[in-house]
Amino acid sequence: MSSSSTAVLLETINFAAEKHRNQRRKDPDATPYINHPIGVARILSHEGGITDIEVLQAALLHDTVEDTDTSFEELEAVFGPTVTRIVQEVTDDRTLPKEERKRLQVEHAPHRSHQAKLVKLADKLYNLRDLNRCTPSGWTAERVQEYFVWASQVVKGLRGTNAALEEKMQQLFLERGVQL
Ligand SMILES: Nc1nc2c(ncn2[C@@H]2O[C@H](COP(=O)(O)OP(=O)(O)O)[C@@H](OP(=O)(O)OP(=O)(O)O)[C@H]2O)c(=O)[nH]1
Ligand SMILES: [Mn+2]
Repeated sequence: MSSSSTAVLLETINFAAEKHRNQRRKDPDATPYINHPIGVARILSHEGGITDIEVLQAALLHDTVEDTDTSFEELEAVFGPTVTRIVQEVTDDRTLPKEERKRLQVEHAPHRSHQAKLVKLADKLYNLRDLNRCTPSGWTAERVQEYFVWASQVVKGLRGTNAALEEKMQQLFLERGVQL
């Protein structure tokens, strides 16, 4: 890695950490939320072999607009159009009802860019592993299983994006008895 890409990644991690500073995961330990975007970027780099820095940046930033006060204009000014476009592609419209948002993820997944599909895939892989690690506060076993089934429908639309990540995902679905 060149020293400039190191600096760019540190800048991006710092931006995401500041934006998510007051947010916690839903696990009983209330883990800092930033563990999730860092983990998603790490899956792409370490397990998916991804070196495209804009994909890694988008992974670090992928929940900033959906879950914090960050705007796309702000991302564009700091990180430029490509990173912003990838984040936009993986951002749910929070004004829509939850069922509609979930349905749209399944519908849109096959039409996303390759870069956005990579981020989506790693996001789902992280969240499924997190569900195996522990159940979010207030979630029943049925809700966990429903998340696996829904995630499998999204992942179907991401086929052919990254063999290593898809293989790991497939194993998790098999363990849950979910058909991909
Ligand atoms: N497994 C798990 N998920 C947690 C936890 N804490 C927060 N989350 C987040 O919750 C989301 C999944 O929960 P849902 O109830 O399905 O969705 P919602 O937050 O949009 O209402 C994921 O959002 P996302 O990353 O935007 O992905 P997506 O599921 O919306 O695609 C995930 O990152 C946790 O402790 N475990
Ligand atoms: Mn996420």
